[in-house]
Amino acid sequence: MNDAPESTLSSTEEPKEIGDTHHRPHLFLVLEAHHPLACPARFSLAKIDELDIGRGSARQIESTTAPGARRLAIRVDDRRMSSTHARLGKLLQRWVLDDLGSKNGTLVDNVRTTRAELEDGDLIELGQTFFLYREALPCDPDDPPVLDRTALRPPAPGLATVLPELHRAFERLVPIARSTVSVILQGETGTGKEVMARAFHGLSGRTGDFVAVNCGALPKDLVEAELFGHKKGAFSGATEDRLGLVRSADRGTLFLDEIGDLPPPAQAALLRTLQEREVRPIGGARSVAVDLRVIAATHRPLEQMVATGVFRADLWNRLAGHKVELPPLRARREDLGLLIGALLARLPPEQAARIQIHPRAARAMLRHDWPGNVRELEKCLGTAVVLAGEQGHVELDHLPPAVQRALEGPDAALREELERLLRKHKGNITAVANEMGKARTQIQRWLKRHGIDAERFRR
Ligand SMILES: Nc1ncnc2c1ncn2[C@@H]1O[C@H](COP(=O)(O)OP(=O)(O)OP(=O)(O)O)[C@@H](O)[C@H]1O
Repeated sequence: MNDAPESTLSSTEEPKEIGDTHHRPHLFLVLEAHHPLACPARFSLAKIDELDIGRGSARQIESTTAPGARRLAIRVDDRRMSSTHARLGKLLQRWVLDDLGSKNGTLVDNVRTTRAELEDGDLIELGQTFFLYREALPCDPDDPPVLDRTALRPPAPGLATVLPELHRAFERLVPIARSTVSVILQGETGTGKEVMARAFHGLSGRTGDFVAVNCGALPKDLVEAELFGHKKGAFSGATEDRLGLVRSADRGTLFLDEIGDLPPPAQAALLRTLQEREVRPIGGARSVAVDLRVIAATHRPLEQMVATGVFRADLWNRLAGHKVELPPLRARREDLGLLIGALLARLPPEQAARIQIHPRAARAMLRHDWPGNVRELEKCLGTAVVLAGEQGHVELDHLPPAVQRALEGPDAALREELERLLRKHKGNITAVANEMGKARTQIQRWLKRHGIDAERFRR
């Protein structure tokens, strides 16, 4: 196996203490649905006692420090938010959210609530503004306690994130991009592997072109001719000399997407090219020198393909100088508003500025799992913006049915399950907890959040 350095950019791993990495509670301002171009923000809850959220004339973050009352106040320009809308406070090591008598109410995970003990991953909705609570987010003591628009500096376009660990992983890619180390990008389809490869090329300072090749889409019997070029008359149909994709990327970057689809003869030829730093076109008498930087990508388990002999181990070792794994979108929900903003910013500025997302549509988008990742989000938004027309108001029914269904989500299922078990056990919470394999206090929290009164099942 290859012992190359590896970056795992996923943020979903179980919390654990590694070196000086710590895990801290955080609140993310993910999306202002009425103003989706507004930048997201991140707040560490580690060194504060209370956090107030309310309406202001513009985004404002204020911290005040008094013994026992280190307080953060967040103002958001959201007309559906009350001026003092909600407060987060600590109760016995847990963060509790209180609605402060707001006009439009507070929703936690799609359930209206006046008080909720927060759970990791809770989606909090105040007015048209969406927050996400993370109980133990991996972070570094040097991370700024508040990350707002001014502090969000991606090392390259497409490498922006509000997640501290992912941000550090993106920053670590800069020296790799500037070196000659080969890179392999792994991640589900649509996670942004090509976007990252382009970012690498942009950072590399290489003067040649960025050439992207989808190895799976090359015509089977022409793979080598397409990659390495050919001389006129080398085979029937070769009516002229062809440079080939490898030489087109000379002094630039060759991005080999779906590298796992490369047939064995082409794998052998590519290995030769990488070892010798030269290409021999099909039918050619001489090899030609190339200055090549290869970035390969795959969404298939390439290591497994190497183990089973489907992919050459020696080529894998050449390609996998530095491995990067891009997390799926469902594992970086905190970045959803940032990505929505980035995708909308591709529209003409006047059109982008008009876009507003109805809270129900935003809620569905924030709860959906996005199996097609950023590509699915991009398509979803693209269609929604067209359906929203001139006015630019994206409604729930402008979204694909799969996204709309996210509103039915696990909460409805949990509620049904709780009610079924309460009926079965005649309102006995301990029995429900035992059957679900959860603590009694957890069941009580769920009942409270869903407004279910166990008493009514006891009669
Ligand atoms: N960080 C990002 N910001 C804006 N758009 C992005 C970002 N990441 C991905 N996208 C968009 O999502 C789409 C899919 O990205 P990309 O093609 O890079 O994914 P991929 O992982 O290479 O997919 P596949 O494995 O299917 O080839 C592209 O249209 C791209 O513009």
